Amino acid sequence: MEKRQTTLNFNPSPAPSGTFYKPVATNSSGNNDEPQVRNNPFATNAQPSNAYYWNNSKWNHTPQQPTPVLPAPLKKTISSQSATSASNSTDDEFFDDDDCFNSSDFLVIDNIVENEIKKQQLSQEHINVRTPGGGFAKAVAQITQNPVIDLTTEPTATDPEPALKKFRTTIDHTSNDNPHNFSPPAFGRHNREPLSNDTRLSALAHTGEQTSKYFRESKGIVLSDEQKYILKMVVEQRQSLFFTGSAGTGKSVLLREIIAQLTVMFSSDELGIAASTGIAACNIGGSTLHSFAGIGLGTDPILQLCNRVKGNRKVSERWRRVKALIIDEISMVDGDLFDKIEAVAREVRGDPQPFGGLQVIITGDFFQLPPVRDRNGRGGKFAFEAKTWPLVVKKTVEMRHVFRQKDGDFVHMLNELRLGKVSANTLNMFRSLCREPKYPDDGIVPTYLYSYRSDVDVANNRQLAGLKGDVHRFSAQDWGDLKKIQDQCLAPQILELKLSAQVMLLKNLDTTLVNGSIGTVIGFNGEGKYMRDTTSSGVMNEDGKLAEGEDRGSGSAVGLKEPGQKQGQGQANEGNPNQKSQEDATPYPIVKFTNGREYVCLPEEWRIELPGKLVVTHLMIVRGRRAWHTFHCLDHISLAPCSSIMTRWTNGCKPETGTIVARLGVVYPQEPRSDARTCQSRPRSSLCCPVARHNARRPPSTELQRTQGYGPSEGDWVLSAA
Ligand SMILES: Nc1ncnc2c1ncn2[C@@H]1O[C@H](COP(=O)(O)OP(=O)(O)OP(=O)(O)O)[C@@H](O)[C@H]1O
Repeated sequence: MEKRQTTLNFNPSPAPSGTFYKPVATNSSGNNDEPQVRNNPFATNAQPSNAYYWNNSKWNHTPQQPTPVLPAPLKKTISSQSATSASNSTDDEFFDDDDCFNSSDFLVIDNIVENEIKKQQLSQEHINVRTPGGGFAKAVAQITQNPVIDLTTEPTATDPEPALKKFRTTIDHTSNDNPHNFSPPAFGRHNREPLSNDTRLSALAHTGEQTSKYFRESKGIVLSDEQKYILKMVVEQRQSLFFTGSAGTGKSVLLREIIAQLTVMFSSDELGIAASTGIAACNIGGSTLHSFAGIGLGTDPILQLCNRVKGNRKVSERWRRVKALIIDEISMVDGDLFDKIEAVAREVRGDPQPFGGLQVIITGDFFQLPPVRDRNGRGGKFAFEAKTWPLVVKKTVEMRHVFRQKDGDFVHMLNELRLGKVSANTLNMFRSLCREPKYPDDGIVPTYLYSYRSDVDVANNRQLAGLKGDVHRFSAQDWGDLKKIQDQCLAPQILELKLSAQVMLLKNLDTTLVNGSIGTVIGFNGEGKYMRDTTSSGVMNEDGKLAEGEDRGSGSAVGLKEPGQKQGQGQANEGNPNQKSQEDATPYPIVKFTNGREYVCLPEEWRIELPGKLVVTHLMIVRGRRAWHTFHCLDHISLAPCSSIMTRWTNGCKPETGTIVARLGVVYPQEPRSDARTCQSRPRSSLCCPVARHNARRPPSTELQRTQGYGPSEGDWVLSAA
């Protein structure tokens, strides 16, 4: 049941003209009372008969706006405080002046048409977001033709009106809203409501254990005004928008509330939840954008991708049914991919509107991880550089209140780092904080970060050579295009381990052993420890007793000594005919993880999907990596355990994000399947789809991971910008 707010009486999506869209006449309903978006750059074929704009503190009505033919000049409307300074500057000067953007006043940019955007993209004069300090806000504001809405302005107790006007000016100016019906949010931090129990419950129903856990943890959190305001735009007004903000501004909290509330409105197949990476997707109970879109790697041309999706009944049905699509961690979504997915949506849904008429809710922070480039340095275009971004994203909202840090000075320092403009004061302050790091006594050596896998390998080999004891060698069994598998699989083809080697998991196994969990090899089964009880499928301790908490019925072979933990969690070996003999013959590593769990790492499977329709099954015996030194994507929760960060980010060289190599992967051996389609068509719960099982056992939320020692704890320093 779609609930478009009935009071909004506007043409929902004036269709743009040009390469992507057929011209569609706006206001075809003949209702002359409908307000149109003034100077909508994509309505160039339309003749808006009515338009409203904000001028002289009131709404003005302009009948028969002429259709813009040439790119209109940039025109900026800024709030009263900064109007004077802006009025004296040219457009370029204005954009060069960072202070204009850093002020708490919001900025409205008007009349940016597509050609102007392209021109600026080409000149790159003002759009330089790849280097810190380049001005993300500038880029977004310019590229999206929408204002970056700053919601931090609060009214004085005596006169709330100016702030309300600012909101109206900002919002109505660019949106399709009927200005007369727009009701701005209530101001004041005191004016908060707790998250409703109903929404928590619905979130639980929709996204399962993961989200419900999150909401349990989130008890007591009340949405701020800016969060409520965005929530309203999404849920009540059903707007397509992009909300962003620096680390800790509550994007995730808001996103989960949005999911919870949209879940009430939509059935599960009407709400698409996706993120750029698997871990981000897990955190919100969704799937990767690639997987949601059904486009494989998405490297094929658009036409092929459309055919591919249309040829897949399940995926095309999904596209047709979905009414709202959430995309998290947008900073890692490639711009070209964004265009392709948008085109697929339009084609499969048979609707010429952007994203086939879907409501698209996008969030992320472009200052965080960028899109991945391929080996040749191709790709890596930001999503906001996508041609269709301005068509899809009708509003950009920036959240500025940082919740994560209470100390205002510290927030200021972090913001300077984020922008790459560190003042002498901030530098001195950081220097004064230098101290010898203290680490928990868990036997884990802090991880060093390198940009290149080869450096990681050298460092890891050096560490391994320094350990005493025999080397245990684990080789993967691969089928299919071996070279491509080698290129794409995170786990190495050959893994060498010794006692005391430090390792990192490469897969989510259950709620407490997740992709990224670090541990130490404390033994190898078959060497007197954790002998396999072949009669009961359980795991025995040294003394021959079955480990506490074992569940004999699962058929798994895992040393799970933690009381209360169920045997078989995270295992992928049920029903594997070859498993038993392999397990009996191979001494698999027993890893003690930082959360105290001891785990026999059995073989695990990876499937690598290659371009085109080919799906190669990638099967390995224990595959993994050692983890003293890791090439690590600089994710915002992952740095605290590191004593030093040895970065070699060279100019123009982006880290290959997603390539987290220093992890232990576990695989199980299995006969190769010659027919990839067989694999695809098997039920999701079957052997060949470990991903499905992982989805069923969602990993803990970031918050939970933090509390359980996976990430930084309260008071730790957290860096958020790569
Ligand atoms: N309205 C709120 N009231 C109190 N605390 C909040 C609120 N919103 C978020 N928080 C807290 O602020 C912290 C950061 O929130 P959140 O993780 O949602 O930020 P984020 O913008 O997603 O950060 P990042 O970009 O690093 O992922 C969390 O501890 C969260 O519980």
